Formats: sequence, C-alpha cells, structure tokens
Amino acid sequence: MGSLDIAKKAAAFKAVDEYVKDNDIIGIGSGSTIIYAVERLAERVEKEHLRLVCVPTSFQAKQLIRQYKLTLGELDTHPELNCVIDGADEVDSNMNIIKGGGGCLTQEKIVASCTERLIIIADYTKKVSYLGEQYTKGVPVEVIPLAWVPVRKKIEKLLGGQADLRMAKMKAGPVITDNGNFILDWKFPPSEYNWQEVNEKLTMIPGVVETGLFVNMAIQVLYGLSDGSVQRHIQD
Ligand SMILES: O=C[C@H](O)[C@H](O)[C@H](O)COP(=O)(O)O
Repeated sequence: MGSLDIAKKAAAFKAVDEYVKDNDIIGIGSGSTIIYAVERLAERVEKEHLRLVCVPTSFQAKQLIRQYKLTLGELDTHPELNCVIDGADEVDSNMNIIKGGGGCLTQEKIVASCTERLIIIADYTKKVSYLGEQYTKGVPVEVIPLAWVPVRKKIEKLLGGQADLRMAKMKAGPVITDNGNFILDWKFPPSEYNWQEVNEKLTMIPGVVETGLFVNMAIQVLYGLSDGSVQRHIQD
C-alpha cells in the first residue's frame, strides 16, 4: 500500500472507531478515502454486532453500503444523523473546505446538514493554509444544465476568475452529476476570501444548485499521515 493510501486508511479507521457506536445513523460520504471507512464499519458490524443505518451521499456511497452489506437508509426515514463521515479535496487552516472533486457535492452537503457532527477524513496532502494552495481545479459549482452559460458569465463577472464546464473523460460532453446536473469548476483569482460570503454569492445565482464550499460545517478533520498516524484539527 502506498503512503497516500496508508494515510487515508488511518484517518478513516480512526473516525469510525471514535465516532460510531451501536444504533447510530451514519452519513456515508463519497470519494476514495470513504471506502476505507465503509470497510471499517463493516468490520465493526461483524465483530461487535453494531446495529447501524447508513445514509449515502452519492450513487457511489450507496453501492459501497450495499457491497459491504451494511443497512441502507435514506433521509426520508432518517432525517437526523448521529454523524457524517466524508472526505475533502482541500481544507484550510480555518476549516473552510472544498469538496466535489468527484462531483458529489450537493447530496454530500444535504446529508452533512442533517448532523451536528460532520467528521472529515483526509490524507496529509489536503491540509493547506489557504484554499487553492494545492487543489488547483477550483470550487465545484453544480448547475441546472440550461443555466450553465449564464451562471458561468455571472460567476466570472461577480467574482472574477474562470468557471469551466467539467467535461467527462469516458463520454463525449459534460460530466452529469447524480442529480442530472452539470458542474462548473470556478478557478478563483488569488485573494483573501471570506468563503462564507463567496458561498452565499454563488448560491444566490439562479441556476446554481449547490457549491462545493463547506464553511462552518465540519467539527473535526482527521488527517492521515504517511506513517499511519493521525493528526487532528478541531473547530474552535
Ligand atoms: O465529490 C467528491 C467528494 O467531495 C469527495 O469527498 C472528495 O472529492 C474527496 O475525495 P477523496 O477521498 O477521493 O480525496
């Protein structure tokens, strides 16, 4: 296993071991790090006979829950979650977070809003002092397809930078989200940002469904390091 995977696994296992207990309703995030968390949940369910309900944040998460034979729940029946465990593309020193590199931001944000305990698990490369330091693909913004051109123009006029339509790799045309929408990746100009304000400005544009900016949402970030240890960042 490479050092990145050692780090992802360490953060994921720690989150599951610390935050999950019997009878919990758990939100399951998306991405490559969450796979290790689901693996650990399944181990604990088998060994400790935990009764858990897992609410997915994406098609991928739903498949993982099924693959590991965990109990699948949904927000209709479980609108309040004990905790949500999810990955991140980048986290700054104030715990502002970019998510949605894999296109799953909207359902992730909805599920995260249904708990008081959003726990982020990430490898050491995601830890930065300011957003955009490492993750240079920009802030993902999910848009209703018919609005993508006006939304792009409005973002660029309002906030500068460049908002690019995310294109698919193994299909002609744009990436289609789990909700049937497009994604604009907003490459923001270097500046000091109030990310809460930026998020509000973006979400006010008609046609924007949600952004990948998670501000004041996570209570804790667990960063896995290459030696398998875990560093903790707690919200002040
Ligand atoms: O859309 C994808 C999600 O926001 C992921 O949680 C994020 O991209 C981090 O993924 P990974 O764990 O693969 O770095």
